[in-house]
Amino acid sequence: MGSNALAPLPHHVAIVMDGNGRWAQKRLLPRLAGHKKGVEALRRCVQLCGERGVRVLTVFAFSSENWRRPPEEVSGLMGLMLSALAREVSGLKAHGVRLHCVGERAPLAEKVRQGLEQAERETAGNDGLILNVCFNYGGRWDIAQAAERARQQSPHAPITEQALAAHTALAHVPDPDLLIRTGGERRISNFLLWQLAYAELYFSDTLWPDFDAADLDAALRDYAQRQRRFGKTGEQVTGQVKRQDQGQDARGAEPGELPC
Ligand SMILES: CC(C)=CCC/C(C)=C/CC/C(C)=C/COP(=O)(O)OP(=O)(O)O
Ligand SMILES: C=C(C)CCOP(=O)(O)OP(=O)(O)O
Ligand SMILES: [Mg+2]
Repeated sequence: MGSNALAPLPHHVAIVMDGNGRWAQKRLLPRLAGHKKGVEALRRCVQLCGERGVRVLTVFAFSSENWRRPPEEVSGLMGLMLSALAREVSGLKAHGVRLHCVGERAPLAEKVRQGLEQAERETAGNDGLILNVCFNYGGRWDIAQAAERARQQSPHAPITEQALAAHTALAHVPDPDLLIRTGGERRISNFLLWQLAYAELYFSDTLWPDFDAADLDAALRDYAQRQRRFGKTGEQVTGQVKRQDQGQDARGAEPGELPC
């Protein structure tokens, strides 16, 4: 297999869609114009991931900290979420995409909550790509709410890694294999703190509205070259790869699971 190969593919790709504001500012446009272009880039990326064979795509659309932005940008993003859901849901249905909105819902306006719930209901029967849109999401919120739910479910049981993981907001999917952040910054910004424990990290200087097939494929190619060791030695992993020739999984685990 040559160095251009996209295999092995990540089962689950997570993306911090950063750079919308700078994309707009470079064109002397309001920041919201960048977010609108960002919706188009997201539509393109969903389609590309489906075509490439990625099974789960998780995107960061609004962080717990983004409330600190100017009120007009916050309300613009809320309105954009609502209009994007209404406009995109038929396309998602047509492509078999199942949408999950992930994050703290209580602080959202009632109409936004209803929009999220309706889009989830309408795509619930789909069995293609799983699209998790993290909206009013923070990794610290996720860990805290998971611990609280674990405690409520079993007040006297210890909070183990397994018990906590079962209550995190992405418990319905394996952990991300690949995290892409666009826009040039090299940080996590409170995204998926629990779930990224063993993700491969990929940083792209492309601003999110410009993120296209070539950028995605570059990330997938880069991922395909990584050696994932999950704490083992390189020799152990290479040994497992040899056994794969005899029909076994290279890591001895499902994507996103720690091979214990
Ligand atoms: C709500 C919705 C439908 C989501 C899809 C559109 C989308 C891509 C939203 C991401 C919003 C966001 C805060 C991006 C970060 O770029 P930034 O504003 O931080 O850009 P900058 O770093 O260049 O300022
Ligand atoms: C992409 C989203 C939704 C949040 C992270 O980007 P930010 O632009 O908010 O991150 P920081 O620069 O503040 O770390
Ligand atoms: Mg930013």
